[in-house]
Amino acid sequence: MSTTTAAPAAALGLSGISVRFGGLVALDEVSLTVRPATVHGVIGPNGAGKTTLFNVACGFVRPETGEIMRGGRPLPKLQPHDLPRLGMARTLQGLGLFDRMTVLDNVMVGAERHARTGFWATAWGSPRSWREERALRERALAALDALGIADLAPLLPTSLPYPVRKRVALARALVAEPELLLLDEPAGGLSAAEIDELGDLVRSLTDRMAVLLVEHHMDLVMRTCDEITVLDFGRVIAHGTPDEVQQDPRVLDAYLGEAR
Ligand SMILES: Nc1ncnc2c1ncn2[C@@H]1O[C@H](COP(=O)(O)OP(=O)(O)OP(=O)(O)O)[C@@H](O)[C@H]1O
Repeated sequence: MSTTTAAPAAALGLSGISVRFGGLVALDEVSLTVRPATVHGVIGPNGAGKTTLFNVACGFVRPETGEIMRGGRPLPKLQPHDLPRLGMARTLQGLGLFDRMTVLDNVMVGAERHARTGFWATAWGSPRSWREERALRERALAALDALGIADLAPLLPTSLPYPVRKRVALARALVAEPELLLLDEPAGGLSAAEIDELGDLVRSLTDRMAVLLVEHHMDLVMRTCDEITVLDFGRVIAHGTPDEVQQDPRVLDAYLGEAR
């Protein structure tokens, strides 16, 4: 009898991804694997292709070639509205909060995946929809509480400073209890202390989800990630642990080249 067991399916697999914008090759045969229960960072100098890669993983950009795999299944027609069904959630640089909805309602939108009652049942006010609404509200409040902002639930996001709005966006992504969280430059606009807190938070998520962290804040990436993929001019130039990547001469060259 064989004693070998299959490796767990990747939380996300990108293989041979190429994206072109007109004549410009934004991604050239890029491959990476986000393993379950890990944080996988994507870094690179300006214009390296990080955001384009993030957009491919979210289904915003359809690659010209290559395959996106989740849980061992190929996703040839991935679109952003598929993410909740696939156990994926994302935060965006632009946050995407609804200005006229309270913080609590914004987060409840993220919990939709767990609601089984459809729109009409909710509109008719069936007892089941009330129960679900109450359960969603509790989940949303718990997500806000976990990020230390439950007291802001009744406020409008526009009344809050940017770093706090970022927390609301993160609560909205986490309330769906995704198996894979995609974070696009979450450190942007945060203070050093807030970035430290964010790093601790992202690390603490790995007991229940995998994280793809696209970020150019080097300290955050180095202290938070299990594995890092480095892009430059749309190509993978290095991949490994933070220590391996930091010592890789190709990575130093790419960043020094940017500074020159
Ligand atoms: N919609 C688009 N149309 C044309 N070119 C684009 C488009 N989006 C990105 N690009 C180009 O593709 C390349 C990769 O851009 P991308 O934004 O993915 O890089 P990045 O690593 O996220 O950069 P940054 O750190 O500056 O945000 C760049 O040369 C950029 O100008």
